[in-house]
Amino acid sequence: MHLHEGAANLLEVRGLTKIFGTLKACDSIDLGIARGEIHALLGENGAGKSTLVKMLFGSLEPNSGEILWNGQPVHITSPGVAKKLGIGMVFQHFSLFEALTAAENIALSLNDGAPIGTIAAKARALSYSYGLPLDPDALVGDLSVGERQRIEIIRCLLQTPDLIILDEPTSVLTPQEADKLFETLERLRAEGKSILYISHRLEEVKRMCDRATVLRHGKVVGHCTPREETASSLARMMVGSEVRSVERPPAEGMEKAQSLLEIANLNRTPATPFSIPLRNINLSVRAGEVVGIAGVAGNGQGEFFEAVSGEVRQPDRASVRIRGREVGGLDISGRRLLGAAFVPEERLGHGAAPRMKLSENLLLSRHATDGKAFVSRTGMIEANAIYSAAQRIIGMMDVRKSAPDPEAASLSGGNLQKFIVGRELDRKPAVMVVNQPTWGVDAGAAAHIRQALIELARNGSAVLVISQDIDELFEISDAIAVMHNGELSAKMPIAEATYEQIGLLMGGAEPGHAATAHIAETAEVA
Ligand SMILES: Nc1ncnc2c1ncn2[C@@H]1O[C@H](COP(=O)(O)OP(=O)(O)OP(=O)(O)O)[C@@H](O)[C@H]1O
Repeated sequence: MHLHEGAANLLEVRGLTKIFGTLKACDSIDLGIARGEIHALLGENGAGKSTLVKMLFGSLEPNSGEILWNGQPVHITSPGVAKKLGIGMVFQHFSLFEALTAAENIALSLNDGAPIGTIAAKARALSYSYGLPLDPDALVGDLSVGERQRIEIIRCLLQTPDLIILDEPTSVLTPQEADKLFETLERLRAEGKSILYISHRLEEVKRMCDRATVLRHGKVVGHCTPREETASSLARMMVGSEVRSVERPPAEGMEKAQSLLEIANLNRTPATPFSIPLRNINLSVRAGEVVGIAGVAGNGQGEFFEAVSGEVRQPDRASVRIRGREVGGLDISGRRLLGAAFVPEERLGHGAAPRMKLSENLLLSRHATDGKAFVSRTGMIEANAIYSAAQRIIGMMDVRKSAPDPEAASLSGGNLQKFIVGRELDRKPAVMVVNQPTWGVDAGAAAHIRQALIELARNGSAVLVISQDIDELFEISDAIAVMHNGELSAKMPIAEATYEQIGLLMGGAEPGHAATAHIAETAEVA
């Protein structure tokens, strides 16, 4: 492709439309991306952002409209065609093989027959030159999420794209890692590359992006210069109305409230070479209380969630107690039967079966524990009851979708998360444990989910929230603890916690603090 210097924009999209069933996921979209700009694509969950970028990257075919590249009409029929043109994409979900090295993963996607040593050397040099140092010989399974994302970025940059699409790149990064990424993006911009940036984090959009295009219900509803806006004016443009703020009324009589979830001397040896051992974790969550667990991803939160939920049973039955019952030996259904609910971090495959309808997913997750509601006395499945429960949840959580009862995989990421959280809230569980409740969820929907968790607690449930988002934890928690390298710090009242102190604990500071916490918590449980 010859470069047409005269073309005003590197990429120009005209009237691009994608229809799923009766839903116009992208409705006649016009968009121009200039050379050397960072262009934000903003919109609520389900607004059509991923659909649009999938068409630009050749993984979805538009129904109508056209794409111009350097002023020339192009048909991007596959990701291979996109890459050849000079369009690279860093995905929201990682697609790396854990048992392979960084260089081997890169070689697989480049697929150009170059020897692995050459690829490794190139990747190392490029990664250092962009300030995102990478060890090409490291096994992906041994790497943190942030390091894995570097591989994705370096893999994309090795193909020397002119346009780089990033879909929510910072949702899995620590604040320090995000800063590094911003530096890299600024360098790329200075080199004349264009970046299309999708994020729900409006502060970073304000900081980084030169222009923004806002989508609502598949249509472009506005353009702006993010620097000249506030986070709330951007949110208003996306939603079309004011985003309500979360209110946390004081928890009354908490000292006397019963502990509904107790974790005592919980230990876990690593199940795989890539998992983190849990070391003597103690924690209690009382009726009426929201407890937050902060921590950088990959510090044992996943292993902790598995042990608490019963996805992995514990040899020590007393290490987890739900409403006073020792449940270490029970599986997830056994624990759910006692009135607990669990929302895992990964939505597809773990939180929901992708190819099943929402109502079928509801039946799948609840038949063992709420069988009476959905199965008649003669053992027949009550299709109407399931359907109406699914509709109730869809209504309660404002789930946006393309059909009355669509397949889970067809929902946008944030909308699926709303459905999964709503499915558990609908049971009014006595104990709710949720891992990353608002990951990939837009500002309005995140406020909705956070408020619902606080209300559940204030109505007498014990709520435990594991999150990487410190702002979220400060907004909803009554008490907070920090997980680092498989250990949990003291649980402290939120009023006494500071961002700095939590940040330090997340980085592994003050190990003595954690030890004191264990003694205090064990005494409480006893
Ligand atoms: N393969 C599909 N089949 C049917 N409907 C789909 C499919 N993919 C997306 N949709 C629908 O298209 C709409 C737009 O989804 P899209 O994933 O583009 O939203 P998004 O703006 O990226 O949202 P999020 O911020 O939650 O990632 C949603 O209502 C979604 O349910």
